Amino acid sequence: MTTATIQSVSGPVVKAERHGPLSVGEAVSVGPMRLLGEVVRVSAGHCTIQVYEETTGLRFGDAIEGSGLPLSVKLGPGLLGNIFDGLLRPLRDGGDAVHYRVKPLVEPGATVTAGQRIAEIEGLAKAQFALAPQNLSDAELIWIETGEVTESDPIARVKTDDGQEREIGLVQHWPVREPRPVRRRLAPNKMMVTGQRILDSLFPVARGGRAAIPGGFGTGKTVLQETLAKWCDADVIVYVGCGERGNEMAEVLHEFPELEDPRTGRPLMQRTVVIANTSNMPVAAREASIYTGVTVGEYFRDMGFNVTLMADSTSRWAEALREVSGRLGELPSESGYPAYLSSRLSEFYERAARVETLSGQKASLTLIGAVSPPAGDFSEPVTSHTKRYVRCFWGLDRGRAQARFYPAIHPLQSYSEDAANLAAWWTKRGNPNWRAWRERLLVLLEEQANLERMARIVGKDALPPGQQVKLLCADLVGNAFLRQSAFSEVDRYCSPERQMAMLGAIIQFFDMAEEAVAQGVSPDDIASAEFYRRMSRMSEEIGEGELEKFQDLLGQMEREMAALERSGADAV
Ligand SMILES: Nc1ncnc2c1ncn2[C@@H]1O[C@H](COP(=O)(O)OP(=O)(O)OP(=O)(O)O)[C@@H](O)[C@H]1O
Repeated sequence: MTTATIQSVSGPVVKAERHGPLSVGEAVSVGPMRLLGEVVRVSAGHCTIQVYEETTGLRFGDAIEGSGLPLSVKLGPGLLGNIFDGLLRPLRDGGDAVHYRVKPLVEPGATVTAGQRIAEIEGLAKAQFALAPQNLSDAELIWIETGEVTESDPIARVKTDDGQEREIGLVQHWPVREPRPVRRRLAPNKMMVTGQRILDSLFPVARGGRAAIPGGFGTGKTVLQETLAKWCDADVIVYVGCGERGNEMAEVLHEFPELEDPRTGRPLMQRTVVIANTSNMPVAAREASIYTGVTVGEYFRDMGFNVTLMADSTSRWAEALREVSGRLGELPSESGYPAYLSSRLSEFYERAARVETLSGQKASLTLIGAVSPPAGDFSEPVTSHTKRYVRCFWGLDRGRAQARFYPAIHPLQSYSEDAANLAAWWTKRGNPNWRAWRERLLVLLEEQANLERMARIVGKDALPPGQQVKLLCADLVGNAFLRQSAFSEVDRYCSPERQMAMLGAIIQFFDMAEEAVAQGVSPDDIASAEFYRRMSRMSEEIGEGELEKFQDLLGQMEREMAALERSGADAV
């Protein structure tokens, strides 16, 4: 039934005369091509719609039909391993209908409730679960499939309280802008291990946490996100590419399917869903894509998985928001972005959480958004508003990137509010000193900035030995610990145990070096000792599975330091 007729079209924005009821947020089909749109404004006799597909060819007077439902996406077992557009329509031909093998987890006669895992879907690269619909209250299971089904077949039938029978399928439709319900939120006190030392040891993110990676052009956002996708200990990765340029997105689409999951040796795509939007795809679909991504993330979280979503980049998403807002004739706010930029960012980041699912599992959705501020200026609106909603801020620094110091995360421009909750996690993992060691490193790095400034003015040799040794310690932290190449066979992943051993060695070095300098040893002599050279290279020379070599290194340090102290004393 025609609910409205087109009066004007401007890019993705369609204004129409309304003949029937339409509500804001309702999905509509527009014109003879039945393009997908969403109502964004309703007034007496009129409505405004943003269209998610190319609007070329729409004409004055074309019909618009309301659906009565909010903009939703189809969630099902075919998501993992595939590539979709911003509205979750497959970008690759799915081929013939896939058959899934279903193994029931409940028996006829049992009571089934909303969100419950009722069957395991077997035969996929990664086992998944069929969930009871979210709007089902206690119902009796009458029948459940035990063989093979396609996405369109029912897998179970239930009898609800009012005696009605209802079929449950493999597929669910869910409105993208609405968070999926959970039983309760849990404290974010488990760390998401990334294998990147500067993150796990200095600026850790909790499972269910929110992090931003702001960085100017070429500072390493994409490499860092790819490294995280490969190495973080998530069960499922959702990658939302709001591509800057078509060819960059094409690279991602080409590269991602070829990446290997280093733990299993299988293609990384088997645990990944890619949602892609290039700048030449309709701008409104880009705006919707991050909500689509979060909805997919929540769907896998509800199955009981730990999910990590990466959005690259939220700046391009904000530009889409700005473009659509401009066409809607809204009053622009900072830098032309609409006044609701901030609330939209919060709607996105607020959906990160560690939860107990309706089915009773502990699961999480962690959100990591890259931001590409123009000219690397972190005070621009997208970065500054993002900062209000994330708990971890991993600021990439152009100077570090130019010096090829990777990852180019600047320790003085970054922070983690999750760190306070994660000391207990590190203690359980065998490092009760983590909090104290971390603080010591951060204080040292802060001091380093001041001392370097002073050294530039008066010359390094004019600094007192106590300050020179601090600079030596800070250099060691930079070269041996913070620097970590994503392309090094030995060092691209650093387990928490190896991080702990390295940090322990560094802290021991601090203590011994300070003591030695107090005894009259010159910092230059420490810097030229053989053990110091070995320490500076320990990240490359001591790999995973060789942790006993740290003992050997510490032994050498003790011997050489003692010798330096003795020769210092002899000289006196
Ligand atoms: N962790 C890393 N280890 C080693 N090299 C790195 C690392 N991060 C970045 N690089 C180097 O820096 C280059 C640029 O990185 P990348 O493409 O990720 O930057 P970007 O910020 O995504 O750029 P753009 O703004 O164009 O999207 C890479 O090709 C790589 O050579």
